[in-house]
Amino acid sequence: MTSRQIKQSGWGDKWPAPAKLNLMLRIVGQRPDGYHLLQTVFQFVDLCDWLIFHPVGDCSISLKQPIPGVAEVTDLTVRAAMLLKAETGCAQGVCIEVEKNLPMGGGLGGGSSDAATVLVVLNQLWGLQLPIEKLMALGLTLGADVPIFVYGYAAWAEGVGEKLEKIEPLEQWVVIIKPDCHVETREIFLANDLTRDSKSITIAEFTAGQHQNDCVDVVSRRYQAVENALLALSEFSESRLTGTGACVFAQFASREAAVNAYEVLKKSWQVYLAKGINKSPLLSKLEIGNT
Ligand SMILES: C[C@@](CO)(OP(=O)(O)O)[C@H](O)COP(=O)(O)OP(=O)(O)OC[C@H]1O[C@@H](n2ccc(N)nc2=O)[C@H](O)[C@@H]1O
Ligand SMILES: Nc1ncnc2c1ncn2[C@@H]1O[C@H](COP(=O)(O)OP(=O)(O)O)[C@@H](O)[C@H]1O
Repeated sequence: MTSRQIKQSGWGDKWPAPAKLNLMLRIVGQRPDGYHLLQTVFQFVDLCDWLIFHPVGDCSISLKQPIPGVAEVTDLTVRAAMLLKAETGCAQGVCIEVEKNLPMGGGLGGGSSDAATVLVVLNQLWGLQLPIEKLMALGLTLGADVPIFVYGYAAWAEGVGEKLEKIEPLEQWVVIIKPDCHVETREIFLANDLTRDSKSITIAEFTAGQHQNDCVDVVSRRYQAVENALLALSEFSESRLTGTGACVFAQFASREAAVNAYEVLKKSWQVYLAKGINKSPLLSKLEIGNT
């Protein structure tokens, strides 16, 4: 696979950083360093943060406006840009503007997606020509969810989420509830009552309807709002947790059914109506190389 080419220069453009859902998530083991071995299915949804890259006259990396509650040096977009510089010795700089739409700590992967968009777009704007595999490996050092957003296709994932196999789940309508709580991924993976020895399944078993998320019981026990949201959504369709939460979602075969659920639920919940997509909108804005 070669690096992907951008149609125009891309400076000043709005670049999408889409959300993802985990359509199922099984914990099948644990590495010696404590990280958990997963089987999961990633699919994107058409809800996005948007990033704009502004040229600067020096080698500085900055944010146009830091996200409230996230220090600039720890922001995943800044860390991604710094990582690219450290890896390549690039002497260019950038000012990154983030239009933040995705809820943080929601299991929608917003921070990871922002970081991936920085890696993919700056790789081109700075003329670095790193291959996608290298960008995915760099992304993995920022977070287990970053590689899927660099990869850009819905995938069956194993390892800690970095071994990816492209698959094509149905692109259904989705209703997502963001319960009024913030779930730290780390807290859930440290829980004593977390199932860590699920049996591995096949893609065919997932396709046949095996949608279990091994984190759901641990998260619901600790966060009443998540349990309530799962219950509220289950009135309309099978309700599931994405990642380690806090967001829960349900898929619908028709837009009408999804809108019906959305209209009812929005009276009591922070709720999103979205569409599942198997190709990241970030990729759709790029010309594809030899993929
Ligand atoms: C489990 C998933 C499924 O998508 O949960 P969500 O974050 O999306 O809810 C992700 O892979 C999460 O990825 P990400 O949010 O990038 O996690 P990281 O920053 O790499 O890790 C946060 C913490 O969670 C733990 N962790 C994370 C991933 C993993 N496979 N095993 C772990 O034990 C580690 O303790 C780590 O310190
Ligand atoms: N650009 C960013 N956007 C969102 N979160 C960020 C960003 N940079 C750092 N973070 C930190 O990463 C944490 C996880 O964010 P996020 O990826 O949105 O959640 P999740 O992994 O649950 O989907 C946030 O709580 C925040 O502290």
